[in-house]
Amino acid sequence: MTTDFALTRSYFELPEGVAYLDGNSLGPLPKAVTGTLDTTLRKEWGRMAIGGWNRAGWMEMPARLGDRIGALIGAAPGTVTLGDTLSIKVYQALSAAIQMRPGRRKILSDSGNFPSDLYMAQGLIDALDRDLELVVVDPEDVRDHLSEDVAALMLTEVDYRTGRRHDMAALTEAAHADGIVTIWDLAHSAGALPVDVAGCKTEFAVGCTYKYLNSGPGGPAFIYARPDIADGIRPALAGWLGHDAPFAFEPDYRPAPGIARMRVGTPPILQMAALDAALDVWDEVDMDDLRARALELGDRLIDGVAAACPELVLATPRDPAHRGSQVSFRHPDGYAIMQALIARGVVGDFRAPDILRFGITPLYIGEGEIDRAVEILSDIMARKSYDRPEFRTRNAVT
Ligand SMILES: Cc1ncc(COP(=O)(O)O)c(C=O)c1O
Ligand SMILES: Nc1c(O)cccc1C(=O)C[C@H](N)C(=O)O
Repeated sequence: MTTDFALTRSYFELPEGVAYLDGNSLGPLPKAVTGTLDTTLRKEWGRMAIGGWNRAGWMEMPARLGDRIGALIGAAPGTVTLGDTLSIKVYQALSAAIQMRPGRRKILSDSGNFPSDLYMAQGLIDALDRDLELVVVDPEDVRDHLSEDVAALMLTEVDYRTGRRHDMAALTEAAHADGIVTIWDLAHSAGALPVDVAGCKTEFAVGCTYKYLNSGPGGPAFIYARPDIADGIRPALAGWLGHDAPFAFEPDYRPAPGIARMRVGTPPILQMAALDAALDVWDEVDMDDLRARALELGDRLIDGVAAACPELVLATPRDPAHRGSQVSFRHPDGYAIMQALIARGVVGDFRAPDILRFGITPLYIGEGEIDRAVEILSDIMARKSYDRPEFRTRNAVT
């Protein structure tokens, strides 16, 4: 299949007059979502009310959509489920992983991981009566810290700030050689680049759907467990919908077979309906085409900024093999520069302390957006027009 990116772009409702380079934080609205939500609201919730759980297939949505996401990350049908937020899914995977290695004392992660993942590990350790320590090392040093002391290696494949990409297959293999259980956070990978969770044999993978998969703010997270270990997992969050027979209302917990035990409570049906519609675009996308196009557009941004704004320092690896689908630059006035850009219709975002981030999402952006970003950025830098009090006032959500 050859992907028609002009066609995929026509499927999105993009903010008027804006170059939207923030799909790595929140994907834009796929046009199909509006109609699907209208159907879910009026025809399902409105007409069926409680009957929707049976008649509209609401209860099966986590498994059905899990299979659709599985197809995008190299996971077999029946190995992915959906629900909750990514932070919760990290907690579940990590707790299951350390239970698999009872004698080991360390959880290994890196300083490029998203803070919530590290906080979840800290919270889990505090909650357990077990001698466990979270060890956070520089991303380049992860491999050197693998040892038989480590129970779990928990990493995010693509660094949310710099866009640096770990070699997921090689690190997983190296970790397994020491008997370490691996957990990969694919928040910045799923829908951004080819992923092969089954091929790399990781025990767990988790991710969110509101970035490159465009499910909308608060869309459900996903979790994958390797099928040969799934039936041995003792869920830390033993919710009723992860029970083998939820409607038997038994007093004691018995986990459902396989990945279904990682469900917790009631699925967010409206968000899942939005995700269902958002996923349709992938039927027409070849992930290798997407990756090639994203790298091409990323190079265009990197080269354009290098030529026009040399004071912005590239934070993303130049080598395509070592980067995800975003391009980041450093500047001490990064926050103000990003606000000035946004004011002129180029939407990226800022991550403390000094990172300007731009998401490269070929489903709906092309050369036009990249060139516009470079042109406006170079004008802002040349005139120092970011140096105004209104651009230095911090928003609550940045
Ligand atoms: C890599 C990564 N992990 C975890 C999270 C937290 O996700 P959530 O807010 O859905 O719990 C995010 C984004 O917020 C993220 O980028
Ligand atoms: N989940 C977010 C939210 O609820 C509000 C604002 C931003 C986000 C994000 O997704 C942040 C994102 N994980 C990041 O890479 O920085």
